[in-house]
Amino acid sequence: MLEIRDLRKDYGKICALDGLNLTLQPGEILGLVGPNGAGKTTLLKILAGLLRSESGKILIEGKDMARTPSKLREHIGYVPDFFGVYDNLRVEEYMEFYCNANGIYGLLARQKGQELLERVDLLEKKEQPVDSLSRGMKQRLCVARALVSEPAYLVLDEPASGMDPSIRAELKEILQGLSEQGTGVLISSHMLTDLSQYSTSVGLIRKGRIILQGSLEEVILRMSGDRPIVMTVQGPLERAVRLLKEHPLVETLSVSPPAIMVTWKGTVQEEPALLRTLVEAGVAVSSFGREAGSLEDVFWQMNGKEGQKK
Ligand SMILES: Nc1ncnc2c1ncn2[C@@H]1O[C@H](COP(=O)(O)OP(=O)(O)OP(=O)(O)O)[C@@H](O)[C@H]1O
Repeated sequence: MLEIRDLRKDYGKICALDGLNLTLQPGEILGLVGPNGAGKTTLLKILAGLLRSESGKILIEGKDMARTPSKLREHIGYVPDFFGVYDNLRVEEYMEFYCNANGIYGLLARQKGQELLERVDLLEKKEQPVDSLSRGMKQRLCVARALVSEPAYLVLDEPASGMDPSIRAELKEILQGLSEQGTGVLISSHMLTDLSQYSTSVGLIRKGRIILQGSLEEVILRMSGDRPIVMTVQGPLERAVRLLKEHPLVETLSVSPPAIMVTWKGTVQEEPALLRTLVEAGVAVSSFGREAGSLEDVFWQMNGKEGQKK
């Protein structure tokens, strides 16, 4: 397990990470979601051994590696948001270069490079100059490069931004394949619909702290606490509307037959009592529940008044 405890990073007077805590299990795909400036890139760069934190622990299988970036790099592969320019290298040379940088040379480097290219479906491009690859292919090459050290964990910074849907679907497949092989994946992305499709869990980051981490369903449920309750009622709505208006925990009410929507002052645990009140009064309720939320809703909810839904 990768466990981050109380991680802090300052850039001069700017506090980028403010005691951040996070865990990543083998095989988990954890989507990191937060507004601009929340600290995502800073966190990922620290995990990649490219930046040093002020304080805090990065435990990998129980051993703290926060102060040894070279150790972090052995265990954590990094796919940055920016792909450099490599004018003169062919794809297989590029992989060999990274193998060499990881202490793998000669025939072994060639074999390793080809094996990884195959894994990201790029073997047939091995003779091509890196710069002739499409953006999606470059990204896959970047993933292959990050896997040279066979890291137990992979962190990716905004890998899908600017990519077309077919390339994003390829990324999803690659990440799911890695997850099946036990690699823990931490991915920062603003592509929330994509993230919802392949993340096994979500971490919400705001002002340098993880404010909530859990399964997608848990996070949506927790953040959707004040989403309206929507119910549909068979037959005349008058009695239901009257009962709801009289209920002390119902805040507002709107009607769009056969649906009634209420905002609720009570807790989630108190909701069944509302349903019981209606049913016991003879109202034929055919559905009752919170309006379904999405990761995008969670994002706007998290940003509160700082963000305005368009
Ligand atoms: N090199 C730097 N020097 C000074 N401040 C920095 C530096 N890099 C980041 N910051 C600041 O640290 C905070 C966190 O930035 P970071 O880039 O980690 O956020 P982010 O969540 O990745 O944002 P985005 O979604 O826009 O990429 C921000 O306030 C940012 O302005």
